[in-house]
Amino acid sequence: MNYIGTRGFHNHRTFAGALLDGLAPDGGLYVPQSWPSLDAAELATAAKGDYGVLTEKLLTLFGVDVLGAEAVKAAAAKTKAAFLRNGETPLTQVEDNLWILELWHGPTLAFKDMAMQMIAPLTDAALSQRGEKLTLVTATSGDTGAAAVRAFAGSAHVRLVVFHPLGRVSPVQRLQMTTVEADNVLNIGVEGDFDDCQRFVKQLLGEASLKETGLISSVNSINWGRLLGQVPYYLAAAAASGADHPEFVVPTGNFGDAFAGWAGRKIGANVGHLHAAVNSNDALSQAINTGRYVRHQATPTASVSMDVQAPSNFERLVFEASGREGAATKALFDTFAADGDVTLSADMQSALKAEVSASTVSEETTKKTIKHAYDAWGQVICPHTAVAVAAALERKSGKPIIALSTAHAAKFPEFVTEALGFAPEVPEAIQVLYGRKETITPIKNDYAAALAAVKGFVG
Ligand SMILES: N[C@@H](CCOP(=O)(O)O)C(=O)O
Repeated sequence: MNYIGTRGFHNHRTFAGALLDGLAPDGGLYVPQSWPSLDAAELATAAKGDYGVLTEKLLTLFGVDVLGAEAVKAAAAKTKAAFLRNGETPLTQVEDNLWILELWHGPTLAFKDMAMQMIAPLTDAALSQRGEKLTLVTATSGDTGAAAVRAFAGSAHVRLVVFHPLGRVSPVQRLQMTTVEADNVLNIGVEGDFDDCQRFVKQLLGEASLKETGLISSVNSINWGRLLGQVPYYLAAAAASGADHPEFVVPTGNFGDAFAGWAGRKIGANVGHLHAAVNSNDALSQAINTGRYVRHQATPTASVSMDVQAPSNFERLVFEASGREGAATKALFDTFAADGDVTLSADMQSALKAEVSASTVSEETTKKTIKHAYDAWGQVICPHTAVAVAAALERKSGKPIIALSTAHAAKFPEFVTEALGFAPEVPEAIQVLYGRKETITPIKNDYAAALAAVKGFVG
């Protein structure tokens, strides 16, 4: 299994190459050269079994075994530890045909842990094969950065730079990143939004002067390795629900999680329709529903991690919906980068709609849904989860739906308290953060400043 790019890059990379590149050399995103498929019965059996074994099977299917069977096993064990709740698949049925999948039982209490815990040993294995060091540049609207810092702090082979939008992640998310004392981690606060941070990351990955200092990649979901770690839980959850091709409703920011579900469906697993639920930063749902993809500045919301207006993985979906046309995909995203406004062809729009649907959930509905989840089911959910649950309740008409719960409510205590009238219980992993010293390098919203900060760090 090798990888090609969404913008026409066809010099096949192995999984290790794609992992260490982050983005294809022409700025496209890596995708499998062709989608592997497994016998549906075989996939169903694997999905019902041990989560580690399921993950190993999927990683091998996507060519991760190029890093050796031991690395695959170690990575699968890490993701399994972040996934299980009391040793079980963390799926709760709250109503007939409605389940919530809790993906926040890992060390930073968000779904990003599953892939990040997995990608760290894989990165180590890839680097020791090549005997090189790596700089990882990563943008975050809160959860990715926290999970990346946790997974890579202290690594001997990796330097990690995390860009977050200043004042636009939750205080708990910020503390999870900035209180970690590790010489190999640099937290940069940008006077901008997440999309600015992600733009810097993409530009840095192509920066020739930086490549002279060594390998450079990213652990955002633009990196195929990151996204792959999010595929197994779709299969496991569908199997645990007992439903036939359940629909998944995914709270969506950078569209990586939803695309991971799409990938699960593509390989023939028991994964039904994919629905992306977004907050008022709804460029993605507007693109799919109206055919116009327009870049706006992100508006701060309670579901901060989804404050994304240029979702990177939309490019993977467009590539697939176009029939894997690299030139057409490149043209569309070049226009978007230049003008911030693209009108999709009618064919493209209907091809996208055949793959996923999307809807927007307001702040008011998000708050009401947090209250409803507690009153009706005794569930204390975070604002991101509430966006998904609201969309799921809207779509429910007798079909089985699994809504993804992406973070612990205590990462967003203010809004949850406003909604419920009491504060969510604070786990020990959060309590210990208060009072610790924070280190942040603030910069203006300026690429030259971002480059200078990274160069100053990597030397
Ligand atoms: N929601 C994210 C934004 C980055 O997403 P990623 O999946 O591409 O890493 C966050 O919490 O940082």
